[in-house]
Amino acid sequence: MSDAVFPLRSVVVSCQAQRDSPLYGPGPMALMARAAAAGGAAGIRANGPADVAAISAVVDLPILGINKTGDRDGVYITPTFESAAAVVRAGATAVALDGTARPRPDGGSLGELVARIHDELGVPVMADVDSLDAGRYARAAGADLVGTTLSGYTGAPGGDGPDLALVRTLADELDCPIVAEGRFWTREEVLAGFEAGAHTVVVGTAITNPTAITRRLVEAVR
Ligand SMILES: CC(=O)N[C@H](C=O)[C@@H](O)[C@H](O)[C@H](O)COP(=O)(O)O
Repeated sequence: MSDAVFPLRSVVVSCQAQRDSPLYGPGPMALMARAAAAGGAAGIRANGPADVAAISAVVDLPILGINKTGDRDGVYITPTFESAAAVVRAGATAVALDGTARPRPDGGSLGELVARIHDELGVPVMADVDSLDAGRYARAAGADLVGTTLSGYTGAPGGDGPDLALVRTLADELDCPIVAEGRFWTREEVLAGFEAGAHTVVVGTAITNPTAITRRLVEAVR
């Protein structure tokens, strides 16, 4: 199953809110997704069956579903087959999951999980990785797309901006579409992501998290 999911040089908007956000919940996330669609987003990344269902009811775009569960120190992005099935049943047209070699909560292998998603759910899989080694591992495990989502979140914190070096090395080495994701804030960074070889750039916080946007500006003038 080799499916790019999104057009070449497309921008996908991640519509996610944490429990402590006033925007937490399917209603606000569906509005965010509609706003992103109106602005030309090529797709939506969304978390959990409730948000995915609400978004798929109002937006006619591919939805990259994730299902964050469990301990943030370990594998938490769509860690199991059941978590993937729940977002596909809710309307996700592709699934993103932790594609690193870290131990999975159910003890299963990434290859088995990707194969089951392909065979039983019939959707493409994006592997969220943190390094070139993890990208190689995830591609060998059958991932259709590989993204830089976890760079800076599994060990030493990432800097302020995106990991363009990882985008470049993944694009040079892997024979699948590369998704540049994580800490993209500006037009220049998005363009640099495509110049580094990204097929798609996913932008979340800079578009859909007004608290973080406000904090960034307020802290800049302190
Ligand atoms: C590390 C992790 O759990 N990342 C999550 C993955 O879905 C989201 O919290 C991010 O918002 C998303 O990747 C988009 O990135 P940014 O919000 O930086 O544009």
